[in-house]
Amino acid sequence: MSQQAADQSTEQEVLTAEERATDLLESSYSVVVKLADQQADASSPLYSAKSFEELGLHEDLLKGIYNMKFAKPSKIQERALPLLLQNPPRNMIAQSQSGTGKTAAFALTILSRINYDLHAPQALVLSPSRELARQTMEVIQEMGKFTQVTTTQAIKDENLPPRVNSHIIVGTPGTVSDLIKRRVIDAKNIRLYVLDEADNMLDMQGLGDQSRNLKRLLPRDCQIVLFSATWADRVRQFAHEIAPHANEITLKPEELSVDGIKQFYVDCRSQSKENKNQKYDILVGLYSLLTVSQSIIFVKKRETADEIAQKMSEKHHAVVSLHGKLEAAQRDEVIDSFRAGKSKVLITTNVIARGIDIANVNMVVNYDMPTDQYGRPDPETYLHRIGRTGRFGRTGVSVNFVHDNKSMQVMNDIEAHFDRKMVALPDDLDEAEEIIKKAMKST
Ligand SMILES: Nc1ncnc2c1ncn2[C@@H]1O[C@H](COP(=O)(O)OP(=O)(O)OP(=O)(O)O)[C@@H](O)[C@H]1O
Repeated sequence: MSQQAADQSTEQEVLTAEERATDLLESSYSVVVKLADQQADASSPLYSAKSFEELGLHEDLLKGIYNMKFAKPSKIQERALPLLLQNPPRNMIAQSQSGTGKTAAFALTILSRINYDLHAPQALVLSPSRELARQTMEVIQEMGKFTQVTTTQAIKDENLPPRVNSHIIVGTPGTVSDLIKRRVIDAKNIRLYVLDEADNMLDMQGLGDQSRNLKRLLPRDCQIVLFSATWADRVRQFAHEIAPHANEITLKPEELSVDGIKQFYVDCRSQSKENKNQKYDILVGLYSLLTVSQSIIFVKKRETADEIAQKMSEKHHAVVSLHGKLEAAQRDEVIDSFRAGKSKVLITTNVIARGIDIANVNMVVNYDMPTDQYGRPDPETYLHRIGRTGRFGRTGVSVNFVHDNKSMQVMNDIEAHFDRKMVALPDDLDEAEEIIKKAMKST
């Protein structure tokens, strides 16, 4: 796209600020109506035949759920909870689409199983990132608000007492292993071991060793609970090893895509060849869309995240970047300010591709297509990235940037893997913007 169009789009963002703020954002009323319709549709992952009362949850937990404005269970909650709460406890390997309520499924299991009179660690939840561990902790505390539950966050730089007596520990594998080995956490009463984003937690390229070694420190009869939206074949056997004789809830690849996420791509190859900053100029050209509500831009490398954030900030675009090289306190500040809506655009790497739940994110950009460490297409990471939008019945948009034949091939492979069409956006930025705006509003 030409420089002139990029400048023009900057002018546009001034002219349509009011327009953007009103007509594109779904009103809260329309979101609630749409959700009720979806929860009444038996084919929706948000549907359930039962009410929360019929799931046999303690009234203190029902109070917590209703206080969080949860009207009915989602499909994964309705199917997983009865199996997770049966006695004697059985292990679980569960799968459900992104944004369909897996956190509440394991949180309610934990809050139902702990002995509140025993002031000792009884449940351990591991997350692959600091950000997700902090988010999950907040969900558990909110859900257990009307109980006497006590919790401890086991992540880097947390000030912990010499001995932790909380009922529930939520943390990241390295920190938790260290605390158990140093006997700050006594594992002898732990009866629930939950791995969220479990495929990533068990993957040899991921945190596989730590998660599996940690299990050896726990009581043998501990109930193992594994949740994720994706379960690549190579990881499934690790799941069965760590969680023998488990109940299983699985989906086929073609069931994994969330209908509410409209998937597009921009073919940067077809733009004028002399401008080597095509991708960046198109990203800036889309800026007014990125700030309709909030958006997350995924890149491959930390340096790219910092570089784009720097360049866009120089143009007075409110953009923040987050990646693993930042100090813990900086990471917390960036994600908390983004979650509070103080910044509209977050540029990040795969460090928060999974689990992060921010309702106002209505657009995800794959500035770099996700590939594994060998450069091969990474459909699981793709699904988790775009799953940061279109959550629990909301509408979301994802836009892939294709800049050469390799990235086009990666995208085609991922499209075939999920059997879900990705729609080409026109080269003309104004037309592309209209199409995306329409998709953001579609039900
Ligand atoms: N029964 C429910 N009714 C209404 N909202 C719900 C319900 N269950 C969960 N939610 C909300 O839906 C959103 C998504 O839930 P959650 O983050 O648990 O999804 P997830 O399945 O873990 O997604 P991911 O695979 O991306 O981690 C959250 O904001 C949560 O508060």
